[in-house]
Amino acid sequence: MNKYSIAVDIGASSGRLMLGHRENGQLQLSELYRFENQIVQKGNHFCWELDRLFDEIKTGLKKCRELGIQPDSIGIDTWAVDFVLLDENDQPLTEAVSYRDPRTDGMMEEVFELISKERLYLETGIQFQKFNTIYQLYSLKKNHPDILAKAKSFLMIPDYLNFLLTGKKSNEYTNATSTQLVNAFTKKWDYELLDILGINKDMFHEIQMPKTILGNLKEELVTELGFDMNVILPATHDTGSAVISVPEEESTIYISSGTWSLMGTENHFPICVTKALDYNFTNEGGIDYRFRFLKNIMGLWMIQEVKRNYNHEYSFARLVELAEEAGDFRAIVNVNDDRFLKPDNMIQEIMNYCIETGQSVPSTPGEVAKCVYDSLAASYKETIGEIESIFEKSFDKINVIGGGCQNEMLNQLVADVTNKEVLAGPIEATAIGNIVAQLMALGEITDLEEARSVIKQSFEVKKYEPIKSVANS
Ligand SMILES: Nc1ncnc2c1ncn2[C@@H]1O[C@H](COP(=O)(O)OP(=O)(O)O)[C@@H](O)[C@H]1O
Ligand SMILES: C[C@H](O)[C@H](O)[C@@H](O)C(=O)COP(=O)(O)O
Ligand SMILES: [Mg+2]
Repeated sequence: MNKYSIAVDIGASSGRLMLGHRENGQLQLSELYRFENQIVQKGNHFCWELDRLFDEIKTGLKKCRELGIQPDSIGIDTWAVDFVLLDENDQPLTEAVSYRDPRTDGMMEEVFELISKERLYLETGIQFQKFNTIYQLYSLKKNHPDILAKAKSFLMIPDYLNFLLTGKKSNEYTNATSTQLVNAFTKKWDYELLDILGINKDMFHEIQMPKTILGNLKEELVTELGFDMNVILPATHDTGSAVISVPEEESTIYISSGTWSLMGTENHFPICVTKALDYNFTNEGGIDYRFRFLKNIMGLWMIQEVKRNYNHEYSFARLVELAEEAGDFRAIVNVNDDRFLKPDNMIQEIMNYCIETGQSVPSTPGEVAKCVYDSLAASYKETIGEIESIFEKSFDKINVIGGGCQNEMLNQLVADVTNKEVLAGPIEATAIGNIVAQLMALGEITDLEEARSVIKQSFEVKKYEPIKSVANS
């Protein structure tokens, strides 16, 4: 009897429940439910709507009953770094503040006064993003010590949603590594680092690996939904699940293309060399203790904000068409400049950058979109050069996965500017990686090698060969 697993994949812009099972050697995937995700202002902070997101998960699960499906398991993955602190009564002490909130401004530099950047990187192998959990917690310690003093449990976003499902508290490994508080070599919480920061180490839970069966649904949920099922830990960091869907090949690089563009390779060991530090690459934990050696690139967040600035008058597909029609307009911004992390108006910020750098200034939706896509492609090209310099080898393929792989113009642009073959797909790589981790836990798939083989046989991947040389971007 086939086992049916549900992946809950919640990225920064959208969430979806995907139903998957293995049949005739292939992975059959269907969408149960899709919903929007967004950051909202709550008081003085940018926050996530966790109560609404949990309600959306339950709405999606109720579709199973309508379809007469009895799923065997569920696994939740979301964006990284963000968390909830529970008090002694297991109640959240604050809203779930988003990594785009300015509360961490300046915190990284203050932490460096307690522990050097070099030592932090050597011990954790994690990139320096000002929104990392370590800086969020340090901001709380500095500005709201009373809140931190009451914290009895630290749960990252998927951990918290699992807690709402099962009543069990745990910290899953791949997402825990994104905190910059896990030692890359012991793969445990770095208690020495927590002591240096003066952060209560007792609130952290034992780190658990993907494929762990956490438990079953709480009784009240079984009553509400009409069924029970296993709650399994996939790689709960969405990018960790996405990378599972990429065939591990020595000569391939991936771009997990969604709100962020996460670009890198898969390794069996952390790479914490000076060049990796200088280029700000990270060694996030992967399934089976592998490592995701990657860099955060601002990603399609920029076009999401452009779309919002135009009051959603243009679809993503239409913005691509308008970019293609923008002809020879060309201006390149440094997409990784902090100014683009959460500007009041992305279009204005892009225009200001172009004015300040003496470039043509985009004025139409097509020119703005083309500037974003050309700039992302330029950043991808720069990043590949950095990776090849660190590995001292050439990579000949780029796997673009996630929602962004639907952007055929960008896929071709990346092939042209990098002069490498681009393989686009699967779109729902994150959900697929989530599901195969569950099927491995349930014994339906033996190991990661078999999982990747099944994925390769199940989903279309579109090829883009370099066609034209693009002006040096
Ligand atoms: N039809 C499309 N054409 C071009 N780009 C698209 C299309 N549909 C989605 N996208 C791109 O995919 C992105 C969302 O990718 P997704 O992986 O769902 O994001 P996340 O997981 O971060 O919420 C959008 O920001 C958009 O740029
Ligand atoms: C803030 C983190 O870097 C971010 O969550 C990133 O790791 C990630 O996973 C983004 O996933 P999206 O699906 O939101 O692009
Ligand atoms: Mg995503």
